[in-house]
Amino acid sequence: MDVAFPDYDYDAELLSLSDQHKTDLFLFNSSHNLVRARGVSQKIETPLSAKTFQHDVNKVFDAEQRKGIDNPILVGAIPFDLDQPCQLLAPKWSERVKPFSADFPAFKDKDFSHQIINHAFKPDHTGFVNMIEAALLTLNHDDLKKIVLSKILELTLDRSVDIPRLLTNIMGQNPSAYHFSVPLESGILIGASPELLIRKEGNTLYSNPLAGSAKRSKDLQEDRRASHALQQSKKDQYEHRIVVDAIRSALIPMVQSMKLEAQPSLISTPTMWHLSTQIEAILAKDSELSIFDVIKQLHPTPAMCGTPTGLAHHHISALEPHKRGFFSGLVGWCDAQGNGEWAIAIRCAEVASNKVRLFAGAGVVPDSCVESEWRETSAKMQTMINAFGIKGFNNDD
Ligand SMILES: C=C(O[C@@H]1C=C(C(=O)O)C=C[C@H]1O)C(=O)O
Repeated sequence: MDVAFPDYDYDAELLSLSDQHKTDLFLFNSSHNLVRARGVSQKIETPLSAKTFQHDVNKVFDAEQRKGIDNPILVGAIPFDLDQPCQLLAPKWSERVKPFSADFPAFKDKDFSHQIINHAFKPDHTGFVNMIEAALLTLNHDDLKKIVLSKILELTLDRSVDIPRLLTNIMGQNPSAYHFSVPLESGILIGASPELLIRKEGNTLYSNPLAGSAKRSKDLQEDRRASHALQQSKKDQYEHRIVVDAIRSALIPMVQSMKLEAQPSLISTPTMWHLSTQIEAILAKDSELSIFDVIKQLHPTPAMCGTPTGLAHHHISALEPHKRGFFSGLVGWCDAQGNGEWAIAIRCAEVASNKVRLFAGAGVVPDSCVESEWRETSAKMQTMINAFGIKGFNNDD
């Protein structure tokens, strides 16, 4: 699909994004695929860890094919905790087309703004400090090498959020992200993730883990200094290496070949610098593995959970006062032919009318500093604060 963008700031209508107000519209846009879907033909709520999961998926695909759909798709979200129910569905209507790749700045909606009526961090600053200090103690006395801990920012806004306008802003402000808007039972999960867990095209797998972060600065020199310091930081390189090693070890038994950069590169979002590694692998010949089999081996990576996974998961449940739900889980789609794309649900919000929840986590290793983790998680929330057009909110407080 080729979309020509006239020179005006906001026209969701043009892109049918305005349909987003029909709260059942699903959208996932990457530089490879734009998938939109609407309506529920069949649902899958089985947890990914359940033995029957793949059987349930096959049953849904078979039923869709019997209705005459050649290559049906599933869209939705997979939670952080694989033992929790998924929210996946075979839609009544869907399309998969070339992504929106034109001049994203044309999407920017400068008049879109919100005021905060109430805000609360969960945990608050004191609770966060205690949580990270407890994690640091555990890191020194346990086999735990890395743990990712998060906070939630709950906002009450001055009015109900117009989802299509929010989505156009998300796309305009974060042109190279994975954009998503996923209707869930608790609200709409919407955001601009920089991180790809897995894209599967036939037998080829792509992954792009990130770990190691620095806040960007409006001052050019300071911004360069921050990126340089990130690249030189032993602590961040260590955090990153843990993630890449875990993904490589998980992929090795499944693939016949793998390409991965020897050193992480730097990538930037409008608000953050990250260390990034591109990974490409070919599944073993005659592999019968589905994309969900691969996800089960990878998710949650040490970028979202920590390492070793089980131990980190256990400590997250004990230390975090909130349930993550779909935050730091996955959003995406897959088809019956085995293709699909799943991004990690970060830099996102859950929106229900004027109630908004933002999420951000950070990797903690023995060299971590408590206040830096607070600032890093606040900086990560800035992606969505900007998308809502919220001005003058110092979320470091
Ligand atoms: C958990 C988040 O980000 C993850 C953690 C990172 C880190 O600890 O450096 C970097 C990118 C993401 O993998 C988030 O944005 O909420």
